[in-house]
Amino acid sequence: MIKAIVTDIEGTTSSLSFVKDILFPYAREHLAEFVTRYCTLPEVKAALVDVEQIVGRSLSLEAAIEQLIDWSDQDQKLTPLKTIQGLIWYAGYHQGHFTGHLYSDAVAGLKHWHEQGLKLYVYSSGSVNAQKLLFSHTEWGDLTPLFSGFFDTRVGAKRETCAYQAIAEQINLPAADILFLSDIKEELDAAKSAGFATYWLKTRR
Ligand SMILES: CSCCC(=O)C(=O)COP(=O)(O)O
Ligand SMILES: [Mg+2]
Repeated sequence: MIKAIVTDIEGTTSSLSFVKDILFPYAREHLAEFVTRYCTLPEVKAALVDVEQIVGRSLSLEAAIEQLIDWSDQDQKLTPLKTIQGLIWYAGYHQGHFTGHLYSDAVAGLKHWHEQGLKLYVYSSGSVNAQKLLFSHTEWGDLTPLFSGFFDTRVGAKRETCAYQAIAEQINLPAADILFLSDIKEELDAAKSAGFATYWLKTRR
């Protein structure tokens, strides 16, 4: 019996266009200035070390910024990029430049399942901070209390079975008791290989 639901964000609870046409361009526009200004902040510093680890060599600040912008243009789901995007979106949400988009039927579904006693979790390539920002700045108010936990790429990539095994372990439920919702077939296949029940959401813009 399903006891927990893990949901993707982009294309599942929220529109592709909100992420691709609002969030990503906002982060890209502010990336160089943000990283230059905050490069000594521990979280930014650690992300820059991760960039160097991924490319396998040390980089000047300018080269690291260029690399991050390049990854952003390619929509690479890499943890340091996702961390920095999340930090930049903080200002966007708090200054009222945008609110987190959610489909109204997704909100209704999440509230209904929560009332039924199902545990709800998010698993997105967006950083945990970014996920919390999105769900706490919605036209329905702060929806983060609906969720029992949040997972990002630090648990593994979304197309890899081991990520779902790690999530099941952390949720502390057998994989068969967990339903994963996504718009991406490869993510659902990876979750299914880990023993999850899956449901494919039709993509809506
Ligand atoms: C947390 S909102 C931004 C989502 C994001 O950065 C992204 O790459 C979308 O990934 P998802 O796994 O939600 O499809
Ligand atoms: Mg998705």
